[in-house]
Amino acid sequence: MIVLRNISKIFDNGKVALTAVDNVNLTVEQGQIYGIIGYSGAGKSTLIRLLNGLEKPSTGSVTINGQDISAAKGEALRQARLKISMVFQHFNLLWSRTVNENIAFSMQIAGVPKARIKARVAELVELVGLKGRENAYPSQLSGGQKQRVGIARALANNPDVLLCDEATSALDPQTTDQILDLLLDINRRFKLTIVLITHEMHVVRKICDRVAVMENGKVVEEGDVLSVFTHPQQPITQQFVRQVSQYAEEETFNTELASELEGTVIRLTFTGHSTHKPVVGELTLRYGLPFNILHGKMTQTAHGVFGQLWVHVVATDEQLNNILADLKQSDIEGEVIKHG
Ligand SMILES: Nc1ncnc2c1ncn2[C@@H]1O[C@H](COP(=O)(O)OP(=O)(O)OP(=O)(O)O)[C@@H](O)[C@H]1O
Repeated sequence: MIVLRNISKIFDNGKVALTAVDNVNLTVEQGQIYGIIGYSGAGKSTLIRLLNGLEKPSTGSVTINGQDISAAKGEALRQARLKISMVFQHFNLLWSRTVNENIAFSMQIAGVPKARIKARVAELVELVGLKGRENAYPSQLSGGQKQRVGIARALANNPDVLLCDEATSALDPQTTDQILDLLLDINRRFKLTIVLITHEMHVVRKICDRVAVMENGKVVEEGDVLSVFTHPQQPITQQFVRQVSQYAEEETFNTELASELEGTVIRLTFTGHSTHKPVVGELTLRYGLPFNILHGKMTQTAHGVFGQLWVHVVATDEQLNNILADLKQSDIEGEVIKHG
């Protein structure tokens, strides 16, 4: 478990003091994939450097599995940092070393015996899908393959925490998805805690369990991914949610069309298990009313689907109240957009 308590980082060059991280409190549970999203300058890189002990906080503490990283020094800090690995946006590979040698490097530094290194490298090459490319140099690899080496190298010393600093930002969309699938697979298989920083909501949607939104050094919103996607509170979070194209279609729903229709327009919001229910069919059967689907969209996350449907129905007030009560009972939010 990672606990950040009242963490601030102020860079002070004697003339100007800049608060890069401003009183952040976060808890990342063991085995979670935790996303930190924000635009450039929000303080994400500084926060991740505080997590791996590269920066000391101006105030507050960072505790990883009970150890206070922010207070650790010397050998204790070095040992703690062996258990916190990092994957970088630009891979940071050694260009004069092969795939195998890059993966072996951190184990050599840690003093792991040669035979153990050989076996572990072979295991990691297999895990990240680089079999057959063991003797290639980074310049002979695609971006996705380079990041696979970066991930294998980061896993070499069996870390407790994997930090990903914009790990997919230099990759095309298809390769991004493959690398995200690999990270999700590693997380699920080894229950490895992953903290990733990104400016792309697609990354959060695809693999994260929880997300924190950063703006001007502060965490302005935090929660599980499904709730943040379905009920983004802050304008910046709403902007990020709109980045994910399927969900952005909300704006294409023609509200004028709704005002021209007689009757009621209801927006249904589904999350997780409620998306599997044949709710419109059930309501049609129960009330004998034809429900007309006006618009709909579904988005997949690591925790299932969430989505919204706009339906039109001509119903009495009493029927409408009953319909809304039925929806609530099925864990579906029903919001009346227009009535009468
Ligand atoms: N070593 C430093 N000295 C002074 N200011 C710094 C230092 N590191 C970061 N900053 C400042 O802190 C603020 C947050 O920067 P940070 O790099 O953490 O943001 P970010 O969200 O990671 O953005 P980016 O994705 O562009 O790196 C910025 O205003 C930056 O200029």
